Amino acid sequence: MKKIVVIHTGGTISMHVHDKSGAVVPGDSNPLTAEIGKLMEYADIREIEAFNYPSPHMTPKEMLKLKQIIDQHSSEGHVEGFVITHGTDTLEETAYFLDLTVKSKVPIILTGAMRSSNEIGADGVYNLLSAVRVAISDNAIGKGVLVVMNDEIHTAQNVTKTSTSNVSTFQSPQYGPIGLISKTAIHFHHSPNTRESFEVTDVSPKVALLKIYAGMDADLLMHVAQAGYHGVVLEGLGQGNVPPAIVPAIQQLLNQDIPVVLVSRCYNGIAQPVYGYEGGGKMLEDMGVLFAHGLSGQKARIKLLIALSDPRWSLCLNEIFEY
Ligand SMILES: NC(=O)C[C@H](N)C(=O)O
Repeated sequence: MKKIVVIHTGGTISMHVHDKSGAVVPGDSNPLTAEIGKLMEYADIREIEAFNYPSPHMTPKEMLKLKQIIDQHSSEGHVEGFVITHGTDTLEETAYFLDLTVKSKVPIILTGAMRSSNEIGADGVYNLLSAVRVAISDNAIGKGVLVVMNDEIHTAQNVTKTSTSNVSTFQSPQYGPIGLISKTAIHFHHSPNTRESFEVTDVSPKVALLKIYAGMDADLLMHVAQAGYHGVVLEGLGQGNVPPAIVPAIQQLLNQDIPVVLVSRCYNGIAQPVYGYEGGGKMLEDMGVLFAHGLSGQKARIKLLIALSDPRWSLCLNEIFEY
């Protein structure tokens, strides 16, 4: 039987309590722990309660702590896979952080729930079971960090939360899941073709993420330039364009050696330097703006934060974002 470590971090999957107003809140005990016995027929499971946070409370510090827990267990003993239970709101950021920083090839699977355990149709234990089944699958080895929810397997790089409440919230726009879970088997139909790896010990760089909109002026970005940020990610328009009014503020950031990374606010397609008009992608590229091909804003932010944490990476941002 394979040895799997299940690391709990909190989120709706670990919630079962409504307060007096009916709002869902974290409780003192984790309802998943009472159910873990049901999973023992699939794997030899060891549980770790790392945190009990709703995922909007997660920060890169907790993400780094999770990486360290995984590294420690990988080096100490015979662990053949990890399952991380996590709130869904920021699950994709933690998944991508771990994908970029954990070297081990063993399956690392994140899962969550959209309904707390006291609700009819609660999806937590089912998703946890699915995640354990994927973690023990030999075919999951070497595929990077995966997200398992609602009978689908997604890569950390492409997955995103698409619905506020639907149990099929996790999707990989444009790419789709890389595998499916049926009653009897785990079916992979694609493999990620590349994997990047960064060593990280410091998550202190301040990286801002701003969405660009029609009629935006330079004020916000000028404030960012003065507020001690080390990097900025912009979710640009369409192919990767911005209103002309913010171009001087972008120039100001670049003059201060604050890297500016551009993604598109479209959730399909890849930002590219196509247009040569004022604020167009070509002009931005010529100014020194980097294009994060195909990443969402929140993923590009995680990558820039990691890249800025060490001169080995921060001195070659061009290559890192051309990847
Ligand atoms: N479904 C969930 O887990 C949402 C919750 N707000 C969280 O991310 O912690």
